[in-house]
Amino acid sequence: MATERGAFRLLRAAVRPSSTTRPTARRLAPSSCPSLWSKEISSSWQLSSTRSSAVNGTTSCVRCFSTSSTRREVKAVKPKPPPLDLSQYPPHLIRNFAIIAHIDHGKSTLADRMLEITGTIPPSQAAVDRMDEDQKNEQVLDTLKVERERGITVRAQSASMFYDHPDGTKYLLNLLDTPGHADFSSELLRSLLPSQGALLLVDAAQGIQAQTLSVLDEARKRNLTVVGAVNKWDLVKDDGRGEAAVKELSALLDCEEDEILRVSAKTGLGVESVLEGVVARIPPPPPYVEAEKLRALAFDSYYDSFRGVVSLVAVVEGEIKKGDQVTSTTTGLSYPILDLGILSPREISIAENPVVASRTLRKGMVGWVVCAMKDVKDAHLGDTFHHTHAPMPPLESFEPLKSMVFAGCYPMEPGGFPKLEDAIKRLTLTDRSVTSNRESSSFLGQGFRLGFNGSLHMDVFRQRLEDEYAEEIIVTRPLVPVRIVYKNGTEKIIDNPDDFPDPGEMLKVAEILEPTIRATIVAPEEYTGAIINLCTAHRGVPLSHTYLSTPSSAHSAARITLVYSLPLSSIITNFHSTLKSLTSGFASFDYEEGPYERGDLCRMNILVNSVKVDALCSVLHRSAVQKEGRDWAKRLREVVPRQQYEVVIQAAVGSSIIARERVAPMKKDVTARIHGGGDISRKLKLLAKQKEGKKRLRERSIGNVTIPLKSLYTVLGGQEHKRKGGAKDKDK
Ligand SMILES: Nc1nc2c(ncn2[C@@H]2O[C@H](COP(=O)(O)OP(=O)(O)OP(=O)(O)O)[C@@H](O)[C@H]2O)c(=O)[nH]1
Repeated sequence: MATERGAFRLLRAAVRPSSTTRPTARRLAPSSCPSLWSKEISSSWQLSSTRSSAVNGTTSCVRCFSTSSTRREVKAVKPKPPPLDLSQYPPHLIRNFAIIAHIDHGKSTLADRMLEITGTIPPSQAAVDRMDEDQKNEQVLDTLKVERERGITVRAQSASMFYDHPDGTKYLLNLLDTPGHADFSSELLRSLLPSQGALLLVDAAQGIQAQTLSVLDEARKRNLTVVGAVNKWDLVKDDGRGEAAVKELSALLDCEEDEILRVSAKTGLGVESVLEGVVARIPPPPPYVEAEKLRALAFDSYYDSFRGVVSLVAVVEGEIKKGDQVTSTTTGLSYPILDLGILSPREISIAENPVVASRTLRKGMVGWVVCAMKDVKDAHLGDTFHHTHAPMPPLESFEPLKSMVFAGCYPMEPGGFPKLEDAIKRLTLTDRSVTSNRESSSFLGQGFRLGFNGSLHMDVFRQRLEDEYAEEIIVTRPLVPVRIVYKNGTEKIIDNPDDFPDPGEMLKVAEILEPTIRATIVAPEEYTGAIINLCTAHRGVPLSHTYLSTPSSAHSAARITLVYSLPLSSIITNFHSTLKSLTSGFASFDYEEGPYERGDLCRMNILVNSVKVDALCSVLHRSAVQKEGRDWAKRLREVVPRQQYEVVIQAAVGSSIIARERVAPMKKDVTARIHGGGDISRKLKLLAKQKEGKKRLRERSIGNVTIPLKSLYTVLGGQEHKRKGGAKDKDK
């Protein structure tokens, strides 16, 4: 690659116009194209000299957008306008595929490169000048503020692109970029619905990680064809780690090493071969059948204040056009299609667009429809639409994941509830995996109890909510759903610590069950001991211990896969960050839902001057109560302002106090008025009077301690969350 870079620099110098002569169009020799690291690109090399010379006399390669010109000149090269005659694309010329991988293995970056190479989006500066290592990628499909700030994909996004294969055939590729984190796996599941295949990426430097295994598992469950690719090839160069990753991945996919693609999404190396691989190896949707009845699968939706609900659909059978009357199989409601089109990656309407030759979305295509659906509650993920006059059974869908982490959400500002309610309604539309129910707290007033798929999901939603709501919000301590089985056979699921049975009611309880997870940890072998200790400390039960790989070169260590059963409640706070720090960041962690297991749980109350602060109560395992109690009492003492009277903070389980902290009262020097040689009995009298006054004050203050909401916000991690918001969220 070093020689190629050198060649590129020489090339740039050779074609750079002199200051005295006017630049002229110049053909680059194929071997000069900087992206010729892959043979595939070399064979399909072509120049847009006519187009570029018309602009400013420079040359550029239409496939990789590398150029001999300066940055300013190249910006003027326009992307190809997408050909919008959709009738050219029967199912055999369509490929629907998802990009799946462990977090941060480069899915969004690869999606960017594919969109650039196919001319769907203009080249980003990084693509124009691939030699600039520090150029930032655009992450075009990561559109949310929170995604850009944290550098993670939160929402799956789709984009259609038109690909000119080197053999001259044009293909319509529908790409779905998925999130890597387990907390957003419902996004992954819905992205797999319209796909016939998946591109599985693995970071060349890291190899297979825990989520590589789990996303592959999901793809296999849906019988998708999986194409393996090792990304970030530029990072490994010739040090053997890349080939080790190829070996691992080929063993995992049970294929030849030659079938694994070598890619660098950052530099563009091998991206053309990925497009060719997708076309060659991922099967097309089933062929078109004459007079087939419509079945369209809704796999996503968002709300537009003018048009109502916009649904993303995969046309599985038949075709759909403007004016059609369709019926939802879930609600039975019928709607006229008002507008429809494709996402490329922005909406392009095909209903009335003069540059569009065909007006229908046909079998195998993925696009959006607006169908006069005004109520967001009617938009269901996995819904099937059929023509109202031709009823059809629903298509196979997916089970949405259950909420596993619950927390209360309250406005900081008094009277902020209606605004918060509105913001939650709007956000839950784009994130269907969040559940919300009204609740009220004696301390915080009216609010909501929200359910999430995990703690990162909760953190991300909180940040999106604060952006949307434009105010700070208080989010209470997370709780996993606890199942209470009573002696009379009845059961109750508890998602609020306040509903946990009191000691009196406990006599009627037969058992308390808590959710567990099946955690998979992948790490270099040397960290095995540390990981086992960590899991044991979190009440883990080992399930399996296998070798993922043996060392294949001086640069790759043997790696192990540990599978543990862990109580969900023990991993929602700091398990992942501790795992990362114990293993110097080398371990990766993923989990799936496990069964409910018996747990010795109890409710810990936090009392301030004997009054329960419901926002701080939690349900914990009895072994963790002492430590947690002391911790929370201390944290609260730091933020409760000193008052005229003493404030006592206690952590209690039932009637037993497990931790106590005290905030000393403010002390006024009442003897100050008495000068140096004053009478001692007068001083004592004043002090006794002050003591009496404070006693009365304290008696009055019971149940009336003022804890500013800002202090609660801090103690519940609000500031921490703000600080974390700016950083990349790899550690979650
Ligand atoms: N050196 C190098 N860095 C890359 C490459 N591909 C991606 N990256 C970097 O890796 C980081 C993560 O890339 P993303 O594309 O956000 O990864 P992702 O898989 O979409 O991440 P999630 O969606 O959060 O799971 C970014 O900083 C990218 O710039 C590559 O080929 N080479």
